[in-house]
Amino acid sequence: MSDVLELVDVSVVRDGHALVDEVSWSVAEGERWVVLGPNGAGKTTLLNIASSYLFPTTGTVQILGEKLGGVDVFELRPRIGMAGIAMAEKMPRRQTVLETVMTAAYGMTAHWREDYDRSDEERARALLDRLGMAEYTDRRFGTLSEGERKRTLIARALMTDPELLLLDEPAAGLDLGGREDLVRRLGRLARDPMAPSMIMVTHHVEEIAPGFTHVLMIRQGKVVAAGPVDTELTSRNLSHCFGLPLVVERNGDRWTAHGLPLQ
Ligand SMILES: Nc1ncnc2c1ncn2[C@@H]1O[C@H](COP(=O)(O)OP(=O)(O)OP(=O)(O)O)[C@@H](O)[C@H]1O
Repeated sequence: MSDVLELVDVSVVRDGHALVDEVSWSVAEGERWVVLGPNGAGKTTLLNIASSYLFPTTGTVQILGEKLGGVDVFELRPRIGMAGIAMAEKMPRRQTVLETVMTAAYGMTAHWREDYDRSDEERARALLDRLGMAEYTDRRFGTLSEGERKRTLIARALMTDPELLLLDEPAAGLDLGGREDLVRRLGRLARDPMAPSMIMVTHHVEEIAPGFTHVLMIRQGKVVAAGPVDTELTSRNLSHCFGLPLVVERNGDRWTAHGLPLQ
């Protein structure tokens, strides 16, 4: 299996402070990774490196077989799909859901003068359908609920048929029903052998969809644990990662975690 992402001794230093501290991590083709860690741990910073938008202070990064620094990032970026809050903020609110997804095919956020192919429209509609958004294609992006917006952005991230899909807290802000709906859809995507390699950042083990294979836990920019979910997602590692005693339990193909009561 070839590496989709390879970080070797990567640090990102700002104002003398390491946001990411000597991280080595590799993601092989077909793997689905969850990145877990408390607020400020460096998760988004890692995703920004994986998406080629952030160049590390030290260390080497290979994305989809290309070395960061030696590759034209504008050729690399269409091969990476990204959905998260940062992307949501860039989307024009008055644009329709269909346009929001289709503009990804041209590496743009807003519809301008490009003529869309019929095949682009068909693909955008099929992806929206897969994410449960078929009824919303003509709605303006700005009028969508949080859950609808998140599902639209995942469809958008898949529009270029990326080899790597990066999801930054896709379930943040969703109610219980919205979260469960999204987890089911992500589970279907994670188990699809044709789907891209995936990396999903989250704060909650409840948001890990069945089909996710690996976990990276980080705390204060450093790797606490990395490897298969089955062996690494333990109470010990999670407690270390979040800095308090936690118990993680597996229930079928889902996970829950809770803190121990105060003495
Ligand atoms: N440009 C910057 N300059 C200085 N500090 C920064 C910069 N960008 C991020 N940070 C800090 O780096 C740390 C890691 O940020 P990051 O957004 O990667 O964390 P995170 O794990 O994604 O957090 P959260 O779960 O809260 O989203 C935070 O303490 C943040 O304040």
